[in-house]
Amino acid sequence: MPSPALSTAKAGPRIKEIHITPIAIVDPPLLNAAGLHAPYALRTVVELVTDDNISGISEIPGNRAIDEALAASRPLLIGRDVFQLNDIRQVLESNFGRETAAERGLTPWDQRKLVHIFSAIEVACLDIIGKVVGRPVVDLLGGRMRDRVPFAAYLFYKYEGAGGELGFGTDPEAAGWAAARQAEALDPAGIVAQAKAMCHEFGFQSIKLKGGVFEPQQEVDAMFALYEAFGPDVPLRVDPNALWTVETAIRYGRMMEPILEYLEDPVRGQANMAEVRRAVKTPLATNMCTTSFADIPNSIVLGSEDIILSDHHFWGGLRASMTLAGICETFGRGLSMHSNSHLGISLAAMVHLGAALPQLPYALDTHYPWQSDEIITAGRFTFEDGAVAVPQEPGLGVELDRQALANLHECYLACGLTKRDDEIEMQKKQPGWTFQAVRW
Ligand SMILES: O=C([O-])C(=O)C[C@H](O)[C@@H](O)C(=O)[O-]
Ligand SMILES: [Mg+2]
Repeated sequence: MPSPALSTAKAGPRIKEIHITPIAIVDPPLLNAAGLHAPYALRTVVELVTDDNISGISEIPGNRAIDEALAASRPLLIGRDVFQLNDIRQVLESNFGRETAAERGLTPWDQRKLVHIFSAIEVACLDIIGKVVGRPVVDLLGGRMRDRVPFAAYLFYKYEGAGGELGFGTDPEAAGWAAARQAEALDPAGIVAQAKAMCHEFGFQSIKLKGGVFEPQQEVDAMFALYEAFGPDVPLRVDPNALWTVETAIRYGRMMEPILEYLEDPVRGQANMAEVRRAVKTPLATNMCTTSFADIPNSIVLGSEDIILSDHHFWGGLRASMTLAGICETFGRGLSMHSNSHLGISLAAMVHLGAALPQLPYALDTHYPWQSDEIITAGRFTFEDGAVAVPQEPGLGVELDRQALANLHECYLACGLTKRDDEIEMQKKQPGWTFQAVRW
């Protein structure tokens, strides 16, 4: 039941049903510091239905333990007014308790439960609120600062193939980006070819390489090859996901000073990041060392990064990300956005947030070009000159494709995965390979 309370002029719609649907989406064999992407990436689609039958949706990274915790919080949420997001947050927080950095884990992605749960519920509630008041989510975040949100080309070293071993895999007839998406890319030439195909298809004007796969010189060579191919007007970033030592990061960071827009998570931990930041002129960005509000005071004291890469799935929702934007502005930090393999519900939420942020100096990360599935009725989002137009319709502006949801849920049941584990996947290619928190 709702906490007794606080009188409101008019009670909003109340949550009547919560549907939690795990899905598996085709994901290519992308390499990263933690190993290799499995043939399917897991996502969970959440739908809230109100007592007056308004539906609101959201999408979060898939993980059975998080889904179970979300299901267990149903009794706390049923009956609550979707407008009372502060109350909902407090109820969830007192149920789960605050989560620590240790619970986040050492992987590039966040393993905490509450941040995901709050994100799932908040975004779906905002979708409903938007429909009730007839305004897009961006207007609930303070209003649009731009009509189009720019994204960056997100390159990966990868093995050949498109993923999806259950039958949706590689298409030998593919051309253009569809072909490049399934091509092997294990050296600088492969990375440049991938970048050209992706930028040609989507019009991206900034480029990020996911590093932490090969020894640093090889990845630095790839960055110089990209610089050579695209010239000085295309901002470049590389992200070794904290696998480098401070010494390595200073050495290679200095080498790349003339060509990088920013260097993302070269080392692990705020103190190490601060040391590198003092020695290298290029701005440092992070989605690994400052990952929660509890990390902010130390970030400011130490000076661990220039740019925080928020992610509404990991920071507890869109409004929390707006709060983070205010903190960043106060303390002179830039703010941009991190991503993971995702579909259009997450992309819509990212676009609304990106449109509402007061400053947007950097093109945002997205994995979207790597995916081929979709669960929204309008089909896949289009990019023009690397940017996505902000949906104008009330709420998120996307509707659930129920048939696609059912198919992708079937795929989840058939693929047997219950959480992301890139190390196990890598061991299938390289027996004995183990994840190391710091490698070079
Ligand atoms: O910027 C990042 O750290 C990421 O995008 C993390 C992701 O998990 C990425 O490494 C991936 O998809 O393999
Ligand atoms: Mg990163």
